[in-house]
Amino acid sequence: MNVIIVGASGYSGAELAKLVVAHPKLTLAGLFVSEQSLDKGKLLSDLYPQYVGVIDVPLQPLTSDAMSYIQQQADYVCLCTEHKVSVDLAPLFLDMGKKVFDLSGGFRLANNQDYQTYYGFTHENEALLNQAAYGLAEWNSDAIEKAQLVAVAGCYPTAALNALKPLVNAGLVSEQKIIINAVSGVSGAGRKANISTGFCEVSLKPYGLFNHRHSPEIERYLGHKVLFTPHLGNFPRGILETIYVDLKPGVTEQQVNDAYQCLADQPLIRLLGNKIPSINGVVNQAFVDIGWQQQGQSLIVMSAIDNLLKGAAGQALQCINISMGLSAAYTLVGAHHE
Ligand SMILES: NC(=O)C1=CN([C@@H]2O[C@H](COP(=O)(O)OP(=O)(O)OC[C@H]3O[C@@H](n4cnc5c(N)ncnc54)[C@H](OP(=O)(O)O)[C@@H]3O)[C@@H](O)[C@H]2O)C=CC1
Ligand SMILES: CC(=O)N[C@@H](CCC(=O)OP(=O)(O)O)C(=O)O
Repeated sequence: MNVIIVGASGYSGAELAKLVVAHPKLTLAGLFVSEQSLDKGKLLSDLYPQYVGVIDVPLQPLTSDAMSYIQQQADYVCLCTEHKVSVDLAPLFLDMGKKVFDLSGGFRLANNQDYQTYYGFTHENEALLNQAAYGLAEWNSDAIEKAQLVAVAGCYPTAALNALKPLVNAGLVSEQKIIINAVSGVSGAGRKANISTGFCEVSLKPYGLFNHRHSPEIERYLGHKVLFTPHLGNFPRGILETIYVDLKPGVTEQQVNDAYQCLADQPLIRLLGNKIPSINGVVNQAFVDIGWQQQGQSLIVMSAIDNLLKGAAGQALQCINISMGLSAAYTLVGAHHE
């Protein structure tokens, strides 16, 4: 299958390019940036020296000629672009009959009202929201396989949903809101220059209180209310979430352990039991590490991912694998992606 990547100079796009190049059943058919990009014409390896000799592929401007090329050559189009850009571009590629994997949040929520509230823009392609499959690979593979448009799950939601869906689905959680405290490294904010996310400016601090766009995304796909607070940390990559769950009265440790067994056969999910996951355990890996400890009705669940792999490019590749009828973890399990 021929894959093209739009937004390829960004952190998630570059990571995805590397995964595609390493995949024996995929061909990297082109890397694209905006028409006015300062990086157009450069090689990906000019921007990321670790790719010299590996991905010496030019970043092409997304002109009308480029669109014709994509129409002729691509099977899969991956959008590693900002939300509104994805909302505008996805229908163009869908109309060409391409299968689209969108890494942005542009197609994850239910309706225009949610986009106005949480994303601050009017969704111009609301009809597509019903057609998009949510790309949470371990939980939605049937829909992902059939869909023309896959809305690859968000980074914080990926860590939260894999940690919480087993418990909520098993009916073990009380009506109380689940509290999610999450810390992300600065690559989560993307490559574009921004003073507040510049590495020397960042200090560990919370943001997006009560109104981060991942709150409705987590609630939608979990079916439970949450109080989600992200924090920006002064490290390059990785997400760690510490999650406080009020269990229903009488729920035992055995019941909690049993609930997690639904994920036991998933190659990219590592159930650590009462051990504590860490960022170091998942950086440059496509795993989700999940640990938990219980005291009475209180359960603390900890979930760690690499935001650029399981939280973005790795999960996009899982969705591509599913679309091709391959094992979702093909080329990802056990591989170190530095
Ligand atoms: N970083 C992360 O951890 C995660 C990111 N995501 C999502 O993935 C998407 C990309 O994120 P990230 O890689 O961090 O972003 P970056 O800011 O690092 O990269 C954005 C890319 O989009 C390109 N671009 C911008 N405007 C256009 C346009 N109009 N047409 C084509 N290309 C364009 C940029 O190049 P140029 O401006 O030079 O054209 C650049 O290549 C976002 O929606 C983000 O929310 C999802 C999960 C995790
Ligand atoms: C640290 C940081 O800024 N993180 C980003 C989330 C990462 C991301 O790009 O979000 P999606 O997964 O929804 O695409 C944020 O809070 O906006």
